[in-house]
Amino acid sequence: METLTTVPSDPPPSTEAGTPLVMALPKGRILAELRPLLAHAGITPAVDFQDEDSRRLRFETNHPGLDVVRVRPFDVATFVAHGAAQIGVCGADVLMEFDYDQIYAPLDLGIGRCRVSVAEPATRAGKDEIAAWSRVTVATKYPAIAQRHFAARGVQAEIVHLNGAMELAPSLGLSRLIVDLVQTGSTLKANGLVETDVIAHVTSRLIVNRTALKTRPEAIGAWITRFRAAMDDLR
Ligand SMILES: Nc1ncnc2c1ncn2[C@@H]1O[C@H](COP(=O)(O)OP(=O)(O)OP(=O)(O)O)[C@@H](O)[C@H]1O
Ligand SMILES: O=P(O)(O)OC[C@H]1O[C@H](OP(=O)(O)OP(=O)(O)O)[C@H](O)[C@@H]1O
Repeated sequence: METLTTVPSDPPPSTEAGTPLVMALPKGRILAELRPLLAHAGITPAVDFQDEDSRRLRFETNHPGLDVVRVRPFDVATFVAHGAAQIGVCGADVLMEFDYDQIYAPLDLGIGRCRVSVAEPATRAGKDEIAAWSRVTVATKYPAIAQRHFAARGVQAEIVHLNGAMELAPSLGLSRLIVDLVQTGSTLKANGLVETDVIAHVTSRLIVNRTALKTRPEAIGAWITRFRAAMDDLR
């Protein structure tokens, strides 16, 4: 299966003036942290947006020119890169993984703070010099980030692609290492792993589609300004 990271240049109809802008927001933990920012930016989505059990995915807001859609965190970048949504909020981890050339990330929102790290079983930590190996198995949901990280050290990463519970992989013989998000470190600790290398520090970003920014600069620019002001308000 081919994954498009260079997206077609034709703007979809939703980037044309006159239709509401669509803002893609991630379900889950970022959305919880984002709520005060949305409120300070003056965005009030329809009532059932707050209900994560609601089966609706697209919601009107108090602004006739803005709708919000609630999608999986990894999919926010894909919706925005393809112009299906013109604005979004997304972790830098996801942006690094996909490296979409159609996404511009003008604002660091300072939420969703964590890091992408390499970890290994505490019992084996410090015993081997990974840079001396030619290949290593790595369980992760970030195959591109992991591959780039190890390739830069001359090591070929053989990726075991998981969508969660990476921490189980070393003890069950699925991989030697994992690459995953770490915040407090408690998940690693609870699973007998230690962080050995920080690949990148992560926060969430306001992202926009580059073509939409060219075709609707006032509307999108106004939302960037509002989010910046909302961050200043909350400081
Ligand atoms: N422990 C954490 N602390 C802070 N931020 C985190 C943490 N884990 C993830 N994040 C940030 O939140 C984003 C979404 O993570 P979350 O765990 O809510 O989604 P997910 O498990 O990838 O979603 P799903 O599998 O349901 O699609 C990540 O891309 C990252 O930027
Ligand atoms: O360092 P910590 O504070 O323990 O946080 C790290 C954990 O948070 C994320 O998982 P999440 O809780 O989102 O669950 P998931 O595996 O379903 O994505 C991440 O994948 C780690 O497992």
